[in-house]
Amino acid sequence: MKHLLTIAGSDSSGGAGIQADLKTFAAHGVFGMSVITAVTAQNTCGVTAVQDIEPDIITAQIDAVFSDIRVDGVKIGMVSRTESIHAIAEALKKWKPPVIVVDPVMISKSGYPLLQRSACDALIKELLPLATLLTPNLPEAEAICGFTIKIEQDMERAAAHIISLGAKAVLVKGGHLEGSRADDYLYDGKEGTWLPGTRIQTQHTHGTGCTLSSALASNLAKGMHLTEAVKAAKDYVTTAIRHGIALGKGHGPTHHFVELWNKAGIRV
Ligand SMILES: Nc1ncnc2c1ncn2[C@@H]1O[C@H](COP(=O)(O)OP(=O)(O)O)[C@@H](O)[C@H]1O
Ligand SMILES: Cc1ncc(COP(=O)(O)O)c(N)n1
Repeated sequence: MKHLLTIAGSDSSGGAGIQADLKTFAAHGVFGMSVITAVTAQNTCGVTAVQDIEPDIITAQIDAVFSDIRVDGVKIGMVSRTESIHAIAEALKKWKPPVIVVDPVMISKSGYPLLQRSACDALIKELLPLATLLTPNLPEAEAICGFTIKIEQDMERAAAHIISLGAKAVLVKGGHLEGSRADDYLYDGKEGTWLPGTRIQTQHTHGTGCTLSSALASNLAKGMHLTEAVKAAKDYVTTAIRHGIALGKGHGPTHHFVELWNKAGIRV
């Protein structure tokens, strides 16, 4: 069995962050572990408070896991402060996991900033170059690249720019595109692949990015080729969105339960 680690923030409502990651890991038949970078008070309507975990406690959590257990892949989600980013980058340079998927979480769907403005540079300089795969949505890719991204050509240009900053591969996600498409663009510095997606009309998209990046880390840790891993993860998140749960009064979460396991190729 593969062992996957998420380094991310906790979402009290269970739809995004650490909780979405662990559910996605379970649905992929891998053993999930967690390093918590921040505790958010959050529900389907929004985020009301954030408490960052001290960097030395983040380092201690990472060291506790790696010093004892083989880690086949890491997914990094919300890390809001420069000091936390630095602690994670140093620890991962020391432990060198074979797969690192970085989801550069910046703003929640409900509009709350999950990355401090001043920490964006640290994310670009310290975490991006460690990424086997970086998974920005359109606003995140715009913040990283410094130009507006509206159409397919902009997404391709953004992917090339992100590779030039040091990520080994990038998946620019089209969830925020206007219109009926939710196409994503994968680029590894040599080959570009479009992953077509039809937009599902739903407000229950809380945790889509977390779900996708955890599915990707699981698939890559299992040894799937990059393109196959991305196709399977896109398939998984699409199904999870299609079965999104009308929980709470706002944006409900993606769905990770039994009927999805077959989709993910898991036999239980
Ligand atoms: N309404 C939707 N219908 C179908 N696919 C979607 C929808 N919203 C997002 N996606 C897909 O979900 C994945 C996560 O994308 P996105 O929502 O942009 O990430 P984030 O949560 O980081 O904002 C991508 O593969 C994207 O294309
Ligand atoms: C702890 C945490 N991590 C990530 C997200 C992003 O998820 P979304 O973009 O669906 O709000 C979130 N809302 N909370």
